[in-house]
Amino acid sequence: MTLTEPTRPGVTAAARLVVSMRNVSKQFSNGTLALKDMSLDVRRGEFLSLLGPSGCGKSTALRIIAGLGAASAGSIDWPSSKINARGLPEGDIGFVFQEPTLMPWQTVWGNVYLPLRLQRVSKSDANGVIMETLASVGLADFTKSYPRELSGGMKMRVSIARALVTKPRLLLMDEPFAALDEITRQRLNDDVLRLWRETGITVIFVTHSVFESAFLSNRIVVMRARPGQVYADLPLVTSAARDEHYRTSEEYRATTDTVSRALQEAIMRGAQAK
Ligand SMILES: Nc1ncnc2c1ncn2[C@@H]1O[C@H](COP(=O)(O)OP(=O)(O)OP(=O)(O)O)[C@@H](O)[C@H]1O
Repeated sequence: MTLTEPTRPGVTAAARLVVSMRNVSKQFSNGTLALKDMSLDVRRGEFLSLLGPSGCGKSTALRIIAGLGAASAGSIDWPSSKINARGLPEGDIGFVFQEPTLMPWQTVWGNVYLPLRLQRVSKSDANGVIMETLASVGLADFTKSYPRELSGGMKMRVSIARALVTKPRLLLMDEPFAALDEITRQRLNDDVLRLWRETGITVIFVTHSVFESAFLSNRIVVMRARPGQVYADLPLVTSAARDEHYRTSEEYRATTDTVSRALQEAIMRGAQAK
């Protein structure tokens, strides 16, 4: 592993900016300064992990990018998207939360239909893309099931399908697999990587896990706390396909060592600032 430049073909420093955070700060009404002067440029096709200690502001940053919370200062720009009245690229963002947040009274099909229903797409017009998206996450045979009939991993697949059904250009994922067992988590990691490769989507993935971020990403942004800021920006290059062999390779071990060191430094900086 070399820490030089992003790997995926077409992702270069010159690739088009998807979203640009400039000097974003966030102070909550109780006085907590969650982010201070955070700047981050995300380029088309990146798989970027936001990694950092608990409370460093990862979710806050992701929610501000998604328009689910307002910044107290600074700006979010979408240089290559058409912007709606709320300052967001309508239909261009998919969001996956830590909890699958499915509607229990709706089937798998009905849950994935929701974003299209909100766009006033009829059921018959929506059916093709819903079935295609469910097949892409391995749920083609579960369209009529209800959430209570699904495992935790399957519920998360529904949540991912719901985020992808509008074919967004940017997928935001907030610790989506943190509550799952290790084997399910690895399977979903494999699936997300495959979807990323197949669709060319840009991903921002929030995680606590050095191992998960090192497996998935071609760029890891390590955050520090108090205040939440970018501490290190690590572009990853790997010569190997990210598969079962990679998980046990020397290259992966070396990457996780490097990322762990950066995370430890970020944690120490946060502690010194207490
Ligand atoms: N709605 C809120 N009101 C007040 N403080 C908040 C609110 N949401 C988050 N915070 C605080 O802002 C800081 C950053 O929180 P955030 O959830 O963004 O961190 P995080 O890095 O995602 O943490 P974790 O990894 O534990 O989910 C924390 O100190 C948190 O307590």
